Amino acid sequence: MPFLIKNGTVFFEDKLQAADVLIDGDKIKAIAPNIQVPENVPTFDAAQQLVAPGLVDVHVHFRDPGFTYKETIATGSLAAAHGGFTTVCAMPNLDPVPNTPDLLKKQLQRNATEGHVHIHQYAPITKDLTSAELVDWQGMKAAGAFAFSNDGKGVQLAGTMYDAMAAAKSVDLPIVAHVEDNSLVRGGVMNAGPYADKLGLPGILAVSESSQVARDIELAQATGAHYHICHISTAESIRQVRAAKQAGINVSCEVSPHHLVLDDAMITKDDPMMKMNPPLRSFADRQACIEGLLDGTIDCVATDHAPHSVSEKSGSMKTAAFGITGSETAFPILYTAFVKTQILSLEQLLHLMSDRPADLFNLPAGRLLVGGPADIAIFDLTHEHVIAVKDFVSKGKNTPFINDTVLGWPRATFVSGQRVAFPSLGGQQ
Ligand SMILES: NC(=O)N[C@@H](CC(=O)O)C(=O)O
Ligand SMILES: [Zn+2]
Ligand SMILES: [Zn+2]
Repeated sequence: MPFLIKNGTVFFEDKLQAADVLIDGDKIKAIAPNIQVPENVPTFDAAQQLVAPGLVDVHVHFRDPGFTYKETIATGSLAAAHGGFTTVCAMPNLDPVPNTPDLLKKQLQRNATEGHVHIHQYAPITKDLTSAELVDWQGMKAAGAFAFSNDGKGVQLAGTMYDAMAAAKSVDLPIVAHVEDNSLVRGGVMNAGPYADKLGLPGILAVSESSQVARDIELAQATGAHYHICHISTAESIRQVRAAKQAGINVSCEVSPHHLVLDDAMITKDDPMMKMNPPLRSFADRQACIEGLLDGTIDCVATDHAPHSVSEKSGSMKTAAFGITGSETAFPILYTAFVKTQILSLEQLLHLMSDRPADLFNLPAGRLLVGGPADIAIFDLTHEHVIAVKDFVSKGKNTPFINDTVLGWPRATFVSGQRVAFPSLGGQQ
């Protein structure tokens, strides 16, 4: 069944252009101005709207199996679609951890049948995310792993990380690292510094991240593995990645939207919605993240969508869970903070959220192509939207962005040519 998206501003062949997009089945049939179709072909009028490639998020948590009260494959992937993401990569901090080829295959099957978007699944690096016992690399690759990550926990021993990188190199897949040296965390709940001191909250040292980045860059150089850093957050980590790239070491990194728009000076009270790992860092760290995006040191944006229940995100930062949701707000928040203010061009932001992350992990996604998959996201660039709890289809409502006014709210998403329902838009669809 054909479907026509008319009158939009289409991001096609690296340019924003006035065009229509004709979908036929699960593919894009044509991208051109003024496409004529028979009257019975359904259309979507995208006047004043951005027609983008379905966005790509290389870092989400779907909590299924194990923690389905926080999120499921179905709710997490629907939230991704509502944020304009059509391809996501799901972390393996699940229960059970998908740490054998059989468990991984089962997870991939469930992702495919229950997911509303394309889901790639990370395999863990070690069997239980904390020990030094490595997984079966070849078996995991054969089962369908696209990369390895212990996200949620840093790999504590250099020897474990060395062996992991050597093994990942041997199967030609990336190691994706949550960088955190536990011996420098010291029970902290927010960034160490004057704002933690003022609130009387225990601080997490910035070197808990950057010291492990330093170690891992050396290990990446020694092994030749592709080493990707999750949610980079400190100026020193970024400085090291910049130098490593200049030295030709195969390192890449992502940054989360919240580390680009928030810093610890904005934590003015003990607020669990401002608690995440890595923590919101200093103003200077945040500026370094923005500079890193602008000069290409940071390769892409990834949300680190981390849903938790209401009770887990209530009370004091001392006891609340680490993490905030991100799928449904990432594009509007970044569009409003960086494109409207002309720090980034719209093209730059789209690259950072579509083809760059896709290319980094060789994912078949991230560009509108004639004959390619009809994975498309449509955003409203002109109407202001006030973010509300009722907007979210994610089970997780844990975000500090409630009540923020944004532009660029998603209006429609197509996955393999199928339009995803947007119940929250009601009659406006
Ligand atoms: N980012 C977070 O604060 N939490 C993540 C784990 C992680 O990404 O490290 C989670 O799984 O909840
Ligand atoms: Zn992490
Ligand atoms: Zn994460």
